[in-house]
Amino acid sequence: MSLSMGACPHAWQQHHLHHRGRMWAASPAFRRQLFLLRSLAPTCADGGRASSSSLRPHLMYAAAGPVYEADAEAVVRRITPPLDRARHKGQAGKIAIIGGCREYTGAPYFAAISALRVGADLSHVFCTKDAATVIKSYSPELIVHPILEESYSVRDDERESVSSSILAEVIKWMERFDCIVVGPGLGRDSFLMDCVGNIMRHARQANIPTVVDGDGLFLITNNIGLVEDNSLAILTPNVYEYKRLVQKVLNCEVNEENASEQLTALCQKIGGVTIMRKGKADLISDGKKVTQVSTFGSPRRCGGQGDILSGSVAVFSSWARHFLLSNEQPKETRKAAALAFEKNKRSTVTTDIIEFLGQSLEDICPAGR
Ligand SMILES: NC(=O)C1=CN([C@@H]2O[C@H](COP(=O)(O)OP(=O)(O)OC[C@H]3O[C@@H](n4cnc5c(N)ncnc54)[C@H](OP(=O)(O)O)[C@@H]3O)[C@@H](O)[C@H]2O)[C@@H](O)CC1
Ligand SMILES: Nc1ncnc2c1ncn2[C@@H]1O[C@H](COP(=O)(O)OP(=O)(O)OP(=O)(O)O)[C@@H](O)[C@H]1O
Ligand SMILES: [Mg+2]
Repeated sequence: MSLSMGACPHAWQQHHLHHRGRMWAASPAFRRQLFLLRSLAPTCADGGRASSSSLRPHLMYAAAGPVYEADAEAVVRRITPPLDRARHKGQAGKIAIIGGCREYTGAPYFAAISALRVGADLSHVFCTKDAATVIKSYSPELIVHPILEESYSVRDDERESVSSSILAEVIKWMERFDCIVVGPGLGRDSFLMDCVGNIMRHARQANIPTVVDGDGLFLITNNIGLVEDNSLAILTPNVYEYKRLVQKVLNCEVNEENASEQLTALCQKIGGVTIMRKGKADLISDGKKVTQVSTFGSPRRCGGQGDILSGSVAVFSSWARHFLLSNEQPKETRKAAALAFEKNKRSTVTTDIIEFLGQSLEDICPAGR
């Protein structure tokens, strides 16, 4: 997602790694927020005008240039909208998750509730009818639309009309969303994939930023045109999803020796998109530069943490976009997985991490400010 900015955040230039900063840098919430650097850092790094004191080179790669670690906390603090009495519901973000099927109800829930816990005002889920009641029962906070269908529930002669009515239903809502997340718990049913492909095409026409995760990545890997040249698309692949993307798009295997160059090449080949490659170190690129987060958060790798990330990325990207458009003076967020692990150790699960999102946010940007 290419966002440009008139001036670099002043706080970046003032940054020094003090104790609080080090604690924050060790958290996975920090990793999530590093995505923002992709949004804000390119302009800062432009011509090296203001980036030198805020971004420190971590690794050097010949073809792709330096990979930077940066002060995500300052960026997040800057873009966070104020808790201002003059603001009304919806102004801090309206997010939609397209996902949730018979097998997976946890993933869309994690993504949607994380968006709310990070600070969005409204969080919707568009899922299959089977998944809807289950997701609603997890939380009354979510707005759940039971509109998607899988092949088993649609007769062959109904497919076209069902597909059209699904799209029509989503279109009614689409323009209201600041960002959509396609894929958490979506499943891979062929009819469902076709319908979601149509939804993605519509989102693109409507200029709605789109985070693609989980089975959404399976969909686009087999239909790369869905995100090709879309600068409002953010892909968040895990190790397997990245492997499949590289194989399909670059026609080769993942090369850890040249990870930065390969990521850059992948972004360039797809065109315009931002990719956040999750892993031991997260690598984020827009095809021009690469940012890295190598600090360690929680050692637990329980399923669902990527869903927290995709929901959070949706909120931060909409805040970043709004900030850049309105040039407001915002603030913001912090660690959750590290806190959850501190408390729950090996029994830490995704719900424990979500529980700590609020405290993490309060640490970086107190509500009373
Ligand atoms: N609580 C919930 O509802 C949750 C639901 N979720 C949802 O599940 C859906 C699928 O997402 P996903 O991440 O599990 O799928 P995918 O990346 O395919 O890996 C699955 C496994 O397959 C294997 N494997 C796959 N590819 C491989 C390869 N190339 N080479 C080798 N192995 C490979 C590998 O298994 P292993 O080999 O480690 O045994 C890997 O662990 C998606 O919608 C997501 O959102 C999650 O968010 C979690 C919480
Ligand atoms: N080896 C690792 N060390 C530290 N953090 C990691 C590691 N691998 C992934 N992470 C972090 O954990 C979070 C989830 O990444 P992961 O690769 O588990 O996603 P995922 O497989 O899509 O998760 P999900 O189960 O939700 O689908 C990300 O914030 C990522 O930065
Ligand atoms: Mg995932």
